Amino acid sequence: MKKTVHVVGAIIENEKNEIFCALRSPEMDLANHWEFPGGKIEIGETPEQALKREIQEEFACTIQVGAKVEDTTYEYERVIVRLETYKAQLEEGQPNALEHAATKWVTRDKLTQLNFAPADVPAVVKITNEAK
Ligand SMILES: Nc1nc2c([nH]c(=O)n2[C@H]2C[C@H](O)[C@@H](COP(=O)(O)OP(=O)(O)OP(=O)(O)O)O2)c(=O)[nH]1
Repeated sequence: MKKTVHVVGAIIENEKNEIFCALRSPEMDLANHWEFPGGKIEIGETPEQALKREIQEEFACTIQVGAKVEDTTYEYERVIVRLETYKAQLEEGQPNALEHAATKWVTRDKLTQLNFAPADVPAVVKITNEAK
């Protein structure tokens, strides 16, 4: 049976209404796909706590977590991912990619041009169509 992993992703928006996107590195699963940064929820954590921890670990900055955007389950070849995405804003510091291959701030109209991980697509569509 395939394992299901519960993952959270942050849709971080700046004051220019741009969204922070991160490119998974060649060493990661789903290499070379763009994502909303985050990771797996650990035992005893709320989704918000997991997101803050992951962003601190992977980008050395802190965020404030806002409203939930999407809750999507996607079956990959080897794993089932339940991805919950949340709106977020930077709190302290600027994101510094410690593990990702690249990062970009992208306006909503350009989001669909990036090769996002399949589990992210419903959130990408929702954010793209949202009034700014
Ligand atoms: N972080 C993140 N992972 C995503 C997204 N979309 C998506 O399908 N995934 C998948 C990729 C991975 O299979 C899984 C999350 O793994 P991860 O490698 O980011 O999690 P983690 O930091 O907790 O990893 P680790 O400690 O186990 O190495 O979810 C997304 O938008 N953000």
